[in-house]
Amino acid sequence: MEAFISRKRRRRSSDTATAWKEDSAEEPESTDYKLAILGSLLDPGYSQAILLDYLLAYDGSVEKVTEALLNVSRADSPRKRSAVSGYQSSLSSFAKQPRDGITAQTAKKQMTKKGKTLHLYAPDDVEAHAPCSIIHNFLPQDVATRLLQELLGEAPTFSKETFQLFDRTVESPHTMRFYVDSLHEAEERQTQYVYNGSYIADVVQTTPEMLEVSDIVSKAVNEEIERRTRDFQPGSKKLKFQSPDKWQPNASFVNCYDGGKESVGYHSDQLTYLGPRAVIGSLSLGVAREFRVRRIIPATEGLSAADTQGQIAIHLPHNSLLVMHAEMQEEWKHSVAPAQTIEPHPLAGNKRLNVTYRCYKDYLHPKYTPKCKCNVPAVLRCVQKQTVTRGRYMWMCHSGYTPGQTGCSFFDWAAFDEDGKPPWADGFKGNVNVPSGSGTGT
Ligand SMILES: O=C(O)CCC(=O)C(=O)O
Ligand SMILES: [Fe+2]
Repeated sequence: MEAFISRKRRRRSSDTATAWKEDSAEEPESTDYKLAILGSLLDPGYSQAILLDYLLAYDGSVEKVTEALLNVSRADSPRKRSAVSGYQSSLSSFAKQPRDGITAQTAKKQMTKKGKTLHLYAPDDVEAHAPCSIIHNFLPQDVATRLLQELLGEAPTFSKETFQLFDRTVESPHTMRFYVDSLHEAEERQTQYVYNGSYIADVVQTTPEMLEVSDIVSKAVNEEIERRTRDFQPGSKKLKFQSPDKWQPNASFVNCYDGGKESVGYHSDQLTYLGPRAVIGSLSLGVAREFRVRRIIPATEGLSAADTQGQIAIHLPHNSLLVMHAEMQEEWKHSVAPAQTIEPHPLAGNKRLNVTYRCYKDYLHPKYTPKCKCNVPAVLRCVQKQTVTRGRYMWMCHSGYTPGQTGCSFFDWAAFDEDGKPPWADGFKGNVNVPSGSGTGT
């Protein structure tokens, strides 16, 4: 998990105001105060970490968190629903063939409803409702078992990530570790790459089984990208800013969820090193859990996503590969929800291990990217909510993610060409990260 959104108040210059509005919900009360209110309103079984996750997902609104969690309790009561054994929603019978200009996904958008969770199991349903593909029984059984055993051996070395939420420093309620394929990279990453505002001291080399599986994942992800583009993109064209190059993983975050309470809140992954329109190959092993996704709705529509649409829960069984396609990080948020009950896995017990294979771009090495006034490489973000600037990329001070740091107000619109390359990359074709309707420019 790379990026949690910090809601710190920052001073803005007029140039930055429009872009910043996506994070500008007023927060007059402290997080402690909100947690205290939630604690008094809700079932005492919800831990602080879970309540914080929900606050993050619902833009700090106590009212919406209360509503969401009361809905969860109602849905789970009196029969507690298992995260893995919910009803089967096979929606294939509703599937429409893509028509000109209308993708299969937009044709079926109305299937998600306000305040509801749509549970999806079948690959056809998943790809029709979200920018994701899922492949079940992905690896040969013996390979999956070897990788799971190797990762179970690694898991005790994982740690919880610390991040900033409003004025509080919190830990993500699961453990993780960052792996890179080359030893040289591992060394560089500890001193040069910033994640959530800090240099990661604990970067290690990809393990042998992970490396073997990386080739299998790479082949499958490239096939899925091709299929997604052909069958779901208008005119079968890749997205603006999406790289046309072969997807070649060279790093991964490995996550461990030990028991149903461990989770990760709604977030988008940080684009700083992945670049625009990133694709991620996410392999699940061990206990089956729910991966939840929801579309980001522009703020100017006056309603949060939770008001206008429901969320989608994708069932992730052992040995499944989920491909998060290029629409995902800019336009959707994802999470792994806490589960009331889980079905132990014969090898992993209560643990779910997840490898998110990623393709870090050479040309986004921090030696090339802009530095903020704190003299630290800036983070790359995309405007997700503000309608006028939605979809534009910007470089910003990293410090919103750093516990204890208030940071500078550094902001600069990023320049990227249609393939997501910055000006310093070979073959740069000209900046197209400009307001919609204008030609090439700034
Ligand atoms: O555990 C998962 O399936 C997702 C993890 C995740 O979102 C991340 O590593 O960024
Ligand atoms: Fe993520």
